[in-house]
Amino acid sequence: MKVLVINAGSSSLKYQLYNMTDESVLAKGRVERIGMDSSILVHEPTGGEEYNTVSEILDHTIAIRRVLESLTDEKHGVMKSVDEIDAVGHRVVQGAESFKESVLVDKDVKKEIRRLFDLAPLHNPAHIMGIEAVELNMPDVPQVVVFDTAFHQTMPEKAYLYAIPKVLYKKHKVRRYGFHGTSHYYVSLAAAEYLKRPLKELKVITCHIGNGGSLTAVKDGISVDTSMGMTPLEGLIMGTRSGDLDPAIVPYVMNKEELSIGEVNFMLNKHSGLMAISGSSSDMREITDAMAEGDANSTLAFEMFEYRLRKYIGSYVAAMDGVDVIVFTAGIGENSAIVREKVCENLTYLGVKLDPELNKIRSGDPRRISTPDSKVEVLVVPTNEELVIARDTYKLIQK
Ligand SMILES: Nc1ncnc2c1ncn2[C@@H]1O[C@H](COP(=O)(O)OP(=O)(O)O)[C@@H](O)[C@H]1O
Ligand SMILES: CC(=O)OP(=O)(O)O
Ligand SMILES: [Mg+2]
Repeated sequence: MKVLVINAGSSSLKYQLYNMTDESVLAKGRVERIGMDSSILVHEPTGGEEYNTVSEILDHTIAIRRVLESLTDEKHGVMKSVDEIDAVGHRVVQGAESFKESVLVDKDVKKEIRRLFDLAPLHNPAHIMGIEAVELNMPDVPQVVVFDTAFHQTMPEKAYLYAIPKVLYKKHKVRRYGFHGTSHYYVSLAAAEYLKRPLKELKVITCHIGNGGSLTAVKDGISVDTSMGMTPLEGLIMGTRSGDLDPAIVPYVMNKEELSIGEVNFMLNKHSGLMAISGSSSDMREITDAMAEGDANSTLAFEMFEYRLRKYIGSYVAAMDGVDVIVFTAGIGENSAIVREKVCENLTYLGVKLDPELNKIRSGDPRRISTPDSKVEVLVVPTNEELVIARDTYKLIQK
């Protein structure tokens, strides 16, 4: 039983092929720069050699075709024919209130994802392109969609409503949805398993910090609050996204700089965050390297990033009246010892004590980085959104 997992972005597409009998990854890869000249496909068969090709990939349909060709390639492939793929699972960022769990794709599901374009203009259109590209290349294969928002559907009204006229919620569904739910779900459960304690008895703060980042307060095993909002722009400072700001800044800047709605959205999503403050990079590796060399702008970007993150941790301690476990995950959370160190350095009032040696260890497994006498367990748990998508897909096609 083989399941192909796809995470389609506007100009990229990441994939993983699973053998569901033992949940092993047979191959993974990504296509970048779709629709631009010299698109790149990186294909990594498990245990084999990474293989890169540069060619013109005009759209997602051709991207999927290239992925299927790589998966069945005589030299680099991992199966004889695409007929061996039993189902395809897609990450979909915005499911709003329409989808509380994963579903099989049909005409109505696609229509609903389309209806939600306005609530995730950067993400949902790309997901539909991915779904339809699979339809064109493999018309008989069942597809499943797994939503970033589903895990957060348990939030209470007081956490998901904004204090604006209620008619905007009734008419336009303006509310907090939250994202990265698949990851927050996976790492909170994995943390409880690692600690050998029931998740239902724990207050957990999960910090998913990658290119995009969000924090979630997980109490009694469910999401009770999360830092991203109606779109993935709210909350933390991210690679190129501003996160929280005074909403009055938006009309003020639009007026002063004569910006359109599209332009101001683009500025806040693509030209803000670490990139804007450092003036040089959105990548935490480059920020910390430049900081080590004394670059003032990168140092400020790092300090602002860490400060916002720490304030959110504090607010979720307040939201849950305590915290038992803090989990770091995703690109920065799993790899940046200095981010974890600086955040925890200022959480001593909670009784957080980090073990500097454990914090430095690099590993692909869940691990504790706090000392035995720390009042809060601090863990690093590598996320695995693709595995959750593969499992949901497998479960739904069995029904
Ligand atoms: N060793 C590292 N040290 C610091 N940051 C890292 C390291 N490795 C990766 N990152 C950060 O992780 C980010 C990507 O995280 P990831 O979770 O893969 O993001 P996304 O899924 O949103 O593309 C990069 O932008 C980079 O800043
Ligand atoms: C929802 C979101 O922000 O996703 P990503 O971190 O993959 O950009
Ligand atoms: Mg991600």
